[in-house]
Formats: sequence, structure tokens, C-alpha cells
Amino acid sequence: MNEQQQSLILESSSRFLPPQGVKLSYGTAGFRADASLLQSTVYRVGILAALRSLKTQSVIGVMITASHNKVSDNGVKIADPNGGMLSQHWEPFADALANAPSPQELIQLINEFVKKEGIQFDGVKHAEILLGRDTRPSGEALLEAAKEGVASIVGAVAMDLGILTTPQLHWMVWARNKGMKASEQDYVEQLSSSFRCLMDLIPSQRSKFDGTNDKLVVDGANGVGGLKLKVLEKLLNGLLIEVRNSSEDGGVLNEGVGADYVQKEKVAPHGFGSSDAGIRCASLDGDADRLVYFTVNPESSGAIDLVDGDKILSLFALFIREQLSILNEREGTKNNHQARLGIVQTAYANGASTNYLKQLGLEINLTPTGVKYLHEKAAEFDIGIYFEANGHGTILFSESFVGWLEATTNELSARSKGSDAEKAALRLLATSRLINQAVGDALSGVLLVEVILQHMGWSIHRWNELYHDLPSRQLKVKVADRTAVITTNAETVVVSPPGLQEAINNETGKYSQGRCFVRPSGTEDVVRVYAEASSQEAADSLANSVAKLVDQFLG
Ligand SMILES: CC(=O)N[C@H]1[C@@H](OP(=O)(O)O)O[C@H](CO)[C@@H](O)[C@@H]1O
Ligand SMILES: [Mg+2]
Repeated sequence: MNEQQQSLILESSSRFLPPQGVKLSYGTAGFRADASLLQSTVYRVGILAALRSLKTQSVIGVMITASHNKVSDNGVKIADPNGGMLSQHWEPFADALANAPSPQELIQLINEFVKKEGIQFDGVKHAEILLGRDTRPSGEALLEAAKEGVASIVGAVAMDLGILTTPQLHWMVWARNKGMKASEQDYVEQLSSSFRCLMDLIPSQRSKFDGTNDKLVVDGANGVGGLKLKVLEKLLNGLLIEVRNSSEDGGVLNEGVGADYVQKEKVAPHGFGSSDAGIRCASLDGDADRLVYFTVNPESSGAIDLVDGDKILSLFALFIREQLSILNEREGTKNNHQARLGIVQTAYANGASTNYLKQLGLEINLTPTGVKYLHEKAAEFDIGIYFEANGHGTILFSESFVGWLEATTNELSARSKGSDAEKAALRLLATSRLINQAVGDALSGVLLVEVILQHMGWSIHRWNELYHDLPSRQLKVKVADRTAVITTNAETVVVSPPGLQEAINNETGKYSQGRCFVRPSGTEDVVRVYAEASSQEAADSLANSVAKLVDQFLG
């Protein structure tokens, strides 16, 4: 690097010295820590993003968020050119960069890395980085640190987009790199217009369900999602949404609220009670990339019926399958094409959901935990639907399939306007525009769930009856070294330490409908245990005995 570049980095990095004795690592969700520790990390991620943009000659995103974690935490992650997560191949460099102890060592690392990656440096090429943050108070100063990181690379420009949901930022990066209009307004317009299009395509005989159900109440986790949903709602004719915990009413982010809390604790979030019994409710997480639905039980001590990511996936799969089969039944069109529909889950998907989807004749794929694995797998299909049980997921449409759909819609509207086949093709096209193609997005997810329920003429109760979840239990076990647990087969089988899997099998075999697996968490220093069985007591007891085994083998 030339002298000007070197002195730029030296000058600014000396204002962002890393905290002593803290080692950070770029995990499945980027860097996360107490916000007070992150100034230097976020500054350096600014540098990383600029280098990534130079390397890929594309727009890159930086999102400052700690999602469902507590408000005093924060985090930072990179959105790659396709709007997805940072290429895994760059993660070790991200770690090294964040942990370089001094400005000189930082310069040395950058020098080595740009040489190895063949990155053209020193202002020859331009780089553009989109910056966003969630509503955390620490976000403002951290975003400034990211800007300084970007500005320390000659030729790199940062665009501050302010407060956004994580999926909005990813969507904007995706859209920009496709040459589409990519502002927040464009996002809002694309979602709302495709929603209205799907509403207009609802078969007239199906469009009503009973009166008590036509309002949706959304828990915004006291974060960014509720705010953005209010903006969207104004453009959605015919959908009534009440937002609670929207961050404007004084509640604390993620405290007793939000999708993570609701899904893990299986209780109503703050601000919801027995007077909401029977009403269709939904909950977003702190940065609005997760969504779950629920209803509050009438006799309530906060108990709820949870409609989780697996059930959202099932609803989406039914809808997509219905449209595909209508399309397949059409006669006499050119260019016949059997679309490949793939379902992607992790081992945490409730066994009842997997059975249900299999019974529908769908192709189910299991991947390890972590959105990047699910997303990658789903991208192999014409239409790939992926969800984690915790409510993160989306539907991916391949470019070639969207091209085919566009051609087919044109052909059908010329030859058989108003036909069922044309409507089915239009529904699929609108769905591909409504549902975020970059990452799971609670806002586009809510809109799709709502329009599909209306399309089916279903209440949340009817939807929840698709299948009954098997009782399950998740536990965490603290061990000396969680990396000692090595798994295979999408994390369902332990290969090391030796003997542990046999012991788990032995335990699981004692339970009717028993299923159990253990894996090291990618985000916490624990080993997670998941167990399912035919009753809650049995699931609890299986989880407890396997947790003891983990402790014995690794304690
Ligand atoms: C069981 C569980 O919910 N695991 C979560 C959690 O990962 P762990 O690796 O289990 O800590 O955080 C991930 C990132 O948010 C999310 O993708 C994943 O689903
Ligand atoms: Mg999140």
C-alpha cells in the first residue's frame, strides 16, 4: 500500500484501539459482545467491508445489531454482494483483523491479505458500503466507527442508511447489486404492491373468515420491526395491524418481549394478556429477521399456543405446492416445466412438522444450524423454502425459474386471460417479489402469512391444526471445551468424544417417539441438548438424562 493509504489507516486506527484481553470471533451472526467493547471491532469491520467491496467490485453492507440479545449488547455483520452472509472463506480474516493488537499489526495483516486475495488497492478502484443499525442506543456511535473504518480505505465511500431492520439492509445490498432501485422506499413499495397483488388474486369464494380474526396484533420486541411495520401497514389495503411494543412506548428492547422470548419460553410477551385470547398475534425479534405467531390461552397465566417457524414453513409449502399443481394441470402451453420444490430444515425442526411435510410428498433436506447453511441448500432448487424453528426463514426463487414464470405468465395472459393457471403463475411471481430473496425477513413473512391465511380462508386455529407438535425440550450444558463435541449428518450424530452417541442412542431407545441430539452452540459457550418424545414429561426426562451424559463425557 502506498504511503497515503498507510498513514490514513495508522491515523484512524490509533483512535480505535482494541480493548485489552478480549478476543472476538466472527460467529454465525457476526461479532457480538457488550457494546462498550465494540468500537474498534466495528471500525475494523468498516475496513473489512471496504476490502470486500474492492475485491468483489460490488456494493457491500454492514449491519450493526445484536438481534434478540439484551439492549446493552451490540454486534456487527457484513452482507455480501448477493445480500447473504459474508463468505465463510473471509471469516478467518475478519477474526484476525478484529484481534490485531496494534495499528502496525493491523497494517501488516491488511498488506498480507490484499496480496493473497489480489485486491487492487490505493484508490485504483471504488468501493461502496451501505451502513445500517437497529434501535440500540449504542448503535449511533458504532455506526460512526464503521464510517471511519470505510473512510480509511482510499476510494471507499460509506452510505449511512440509519435505522433499518437487518433484512432491509440485506435486501438493499441484494437489490443494488442487481441494478434495481434499492432505497427503503423501494423496499416498502415492492412489499406492499406485491402484497396487494396477492390479495387481488384471492379466489372470491374463499376470501372471508370469521370477524374476530381479522385483526393481527404484532409484538415489535421494542425494536426496529414495529416501527417499520407501521410504515408498511399504511399501504396495505384490507389488513388491520395493531403494533404493540413498538419501541415508542418506553419498553426495553427484547426484555420480556420478542420472537426469541416467545418461542423459547412459550409465554405471551409483555403487553399481551387474557383479553387477547383467541386473537391472531405475531412476534418479531429485535432486528426483525425472525417471526413467530401465537394465540393467548383464555384462562391464561401467560400461556400461549405457539405457531413457530416450522408451521410458517408448512403454510408456505402448502400454498406454493397448490400454485405449482394448478400450473402443472394447465393444458397446451409451450415450455412445460416441472418445478423442483425443496424444503430445508435443521434438526431442531419439530419431528411432527417433518413428518407432515413428508406426507405431502415434499422433498425435505436437513442442514446444520445457521442460516447460511439453510440458505445455500435452498438456493439449489427452483423454489427452496427454508425455516429454522425459531422463525428465521424465507422462500428462494431461482433466477431461471422466475424467468420461466414471467414467460409463462405472458403466454397465459395472451391466450387464456383470467384462467386458473394464469392466476397461479401471477401468485408465484408476486410471492417471489414479496418474500425477501436475501435473508429471512419478519416483515415480508408477516405479509405472506396474512395473505395466505386469507387465500385459504383459514383462522390461526385452523392453521395451527395442520399437525400437532411433538413435546420437546431444549437444554444447555456448560462444559470445559464445547469444541470437543464433533458432529456429522447435519449435527444429528456425535462422532467425538467416542462412546457419547452410543450412550445417547441407548437413552433415546427407552422413549416412545424419542429423538435426541447434542451439538456445540455457534453463538454461546454451551453444548445444546434437544429432545423430543410422546409426552412433555418424557421429553424433559430424555433431555435431562442426555444432559447428564454430556456432563459425564465432557464436564
Ligand atoms: C437452537 C437455536 O435456536 N439456535 C440458534 C442460535 O445458534 P446456536 O449455534 O444454536 O447458538 O443462533 C443462531 C443465530 O441467530 C440461529 O441461527 C440458531 O437457530
Ligand atoms: Mg434477529
